[in-house]
Amino acid sequence: MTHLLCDTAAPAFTSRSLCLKRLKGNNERESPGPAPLSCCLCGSVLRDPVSSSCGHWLCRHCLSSTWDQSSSTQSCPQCGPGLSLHSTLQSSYKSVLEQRCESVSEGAETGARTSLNRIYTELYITEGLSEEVSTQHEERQMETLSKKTVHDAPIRCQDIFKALPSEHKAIRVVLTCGVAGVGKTFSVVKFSLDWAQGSENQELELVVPLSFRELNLVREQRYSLLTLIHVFHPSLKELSAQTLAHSKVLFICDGLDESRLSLDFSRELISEVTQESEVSQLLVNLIRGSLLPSALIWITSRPAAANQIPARCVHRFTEVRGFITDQQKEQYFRKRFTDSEQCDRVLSHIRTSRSLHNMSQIPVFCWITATVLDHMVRSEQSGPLPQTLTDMYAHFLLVQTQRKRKYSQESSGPELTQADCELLLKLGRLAFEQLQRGNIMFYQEDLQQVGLDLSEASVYSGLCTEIFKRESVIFNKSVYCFIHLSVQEFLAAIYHIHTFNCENKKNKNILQRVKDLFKTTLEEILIKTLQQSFLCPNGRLDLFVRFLHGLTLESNQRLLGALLGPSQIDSETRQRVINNLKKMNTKDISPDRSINIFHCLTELNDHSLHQQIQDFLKSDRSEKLSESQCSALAYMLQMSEDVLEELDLQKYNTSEEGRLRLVPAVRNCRKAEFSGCKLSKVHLEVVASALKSSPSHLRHLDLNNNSVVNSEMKVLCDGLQSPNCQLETLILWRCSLSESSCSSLASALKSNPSHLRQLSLNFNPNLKDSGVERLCDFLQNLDCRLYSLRSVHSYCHTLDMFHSFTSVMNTSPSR
Ligand SMILES: Nc1ncnc2c1ncn2[C@@H]1O[C@H](COP(=O)(O)OP(=O)(O)OP(=O)(O)O)[C@@H](O)[C@H]1O
Repeated sequence: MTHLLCDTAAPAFTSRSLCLKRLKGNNERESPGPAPLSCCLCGSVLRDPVSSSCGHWLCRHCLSSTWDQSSSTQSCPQCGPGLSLHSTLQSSYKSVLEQRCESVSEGAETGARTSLNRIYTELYITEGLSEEVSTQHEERQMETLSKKTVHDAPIRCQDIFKALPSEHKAIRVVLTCGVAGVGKTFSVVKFSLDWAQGSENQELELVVPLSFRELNLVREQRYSLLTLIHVFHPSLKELSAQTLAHSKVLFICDGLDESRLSLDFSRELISEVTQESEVSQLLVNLIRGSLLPSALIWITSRPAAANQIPARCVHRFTEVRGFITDQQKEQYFRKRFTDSEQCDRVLSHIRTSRSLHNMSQIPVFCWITATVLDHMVRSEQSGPLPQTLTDMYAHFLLVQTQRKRKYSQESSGPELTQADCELLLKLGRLAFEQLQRGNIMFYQEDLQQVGLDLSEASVYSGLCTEIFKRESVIFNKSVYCFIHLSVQEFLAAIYHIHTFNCENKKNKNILQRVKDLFKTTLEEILIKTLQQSFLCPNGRLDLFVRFLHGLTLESNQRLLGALLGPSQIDSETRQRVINNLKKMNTKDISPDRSINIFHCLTELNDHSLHQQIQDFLKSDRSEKLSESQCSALAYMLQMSEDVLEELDLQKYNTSEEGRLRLVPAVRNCRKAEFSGCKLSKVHLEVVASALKSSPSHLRHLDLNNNSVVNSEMKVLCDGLQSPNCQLETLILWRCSLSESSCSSLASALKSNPSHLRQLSLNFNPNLKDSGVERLCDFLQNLDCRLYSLRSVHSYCHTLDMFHSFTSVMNTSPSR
């Protein structure tokens, strides 16, 4: 406990907490924003303005005239001497917070709560954001992240505001990203619990968790920051404005991705904790530091929503990567299984299945796996343990159904009853329809639309549960979601297959819709849906499509037969589906999407491609590869622990299309030779993502003889200007570069000047003087390390340009 927590009134400002700041000058932290026009003391136009940590603006003269020069500590003249957080208030608040955080529901299960400290497993949190988390579907991110060699030093969640030894900056706002179910909420709860129990971060006087899910419900209301805290934390109702203004407070805003608030950073300035405004404005002002400039702010978000916070307001970006190391995964399962032999069996099973091992980086998936495998090993079920994702999720559904029966004390065997099926299909319809619209959060109205009554949903606790449960009267509107996007995708796939299988029996309207959308055989539905998924740029339907394929497997049809309806697929058709997948045309489709074909085959238990590629990699690699083999190879190279020295597409004996399917392997190689491969914008997007990823391995990129005109160049530049980019050699011979693409190139290089050593621009006759001029700008940059710039002099049209170029080349110290 710090000295500020004594019972006696302490001065409002100590020299530590005094935040006396001129409007200009102090660049250590965010400015509290422009000052209001008048001084809060004399009421006249502000002269030589200064602000206090409580947010008041005064003329410097007014401030100094009110201060007692003999005192070493000073208070804000407007607030008067404040009170530090009273120890009784703090300790009662801590015990309320401790109670709230010490036990957690896993997944989103209601009822069964577990001690957080018992199950909490250290997560891998790193500084910075990798490219994957910002652009790809979460399921693919898991795979990419899972193979990353662990270079970046992890940060404990408790140290999220502590600068690293090499950093000399104050960290006021932290933005932590991570895919769904990776442990963001668990991290903030653990942080709060450790603080409340007095074991970590005791220099903070107050930790105030505010989830966006809750804030959504009051987004129409006007509050002051102080009343907002009172509303969400009634045990702090004694907290006064002065105390709040003078305490060291941390606000934790969890789940920005769920926010329905519009965070507008260009609007009004609020500087006082008692000033009323919209909730979104209170947050904006807290984040930009106008309101309570000394408060710390921790925001968590899924990647896609993180850009709502301007980067200039964030002092540290971090990423929760889940359980990256085998040790973390093992630790998680050891905590879950008390019987060490059972645990060994489970761990060795996960290691042997590629899909399960990749997915087990995500804690929520570990929970699903542990739930299923625990149930299976305990009940000594005969038969193999689930191998594929579809298999695992099918068992998960059955386990949860049995649990539901236990809660509702229904008695019946392990099979699905008609009532179970009806409920699950309603959930499936909700999942399917909302997935098509890209929604992951649902309200009562959405549930009613599919005929789901609320008691059903809450009884079905493991699958779809009332996730918003607070006793306060203002929180009477509930929000629902599936415990993980993958569960929504799985139920959506079940519903889709069911609709097809049962088309002759019921629901003619849906049948009609399905018929309109797709042709009538399941085989064709699978092709159509796969093609539809190719068009989603972030792979939103990838996992859904994988599950669709997996559900056609006989073993899964058997498990979920009651739900899926009479199977319309026999082994002959299944073989045709496999063949269709192998010869699927993916022209103009991102090669990342094509890789999903390979995953669909895995879900169908067809490992032939995998085997063929294993053999190919062991051979002299001269064998001709089909296009689907190329996708499989790209995937395997990308996931390999070893970074490939060289990826030369021309060295592979395959078609033009096959070569393009290999492009994703660029994410895991040092030297990429893409000469004359007809790369299009979608392929350059993959190359750019390789340059942006963390860590980025690519050092040499040869794009000779590909058309890199304006829009393609923009995509490439996006990668070149990433702080993660480490490219040393860039070859752009015969790339049809225009003056404007050269400008984009020069400004991208200028914004990130220190990595490139060699740039070859031969045979781009359209560059002309203005292109050269832009390059000169880059060359003059002090951090530019380029020592070889091929052929640029030949593009100078005027003698003047030639002279300026040669003089820049001669004077630059690096050449
Ligand atoms: N550190 C951890 N130790 C043990 N289990 C964990 C940990 N982190 C997460 N889990 C498991 O994963 C589940 C999901 O975690 P959490 O809710 O924190 O994810 P999230 O990143 O906030 O997801 P979302 O973006 O969907 O809100 C938890 O309910 C728990 O079962």
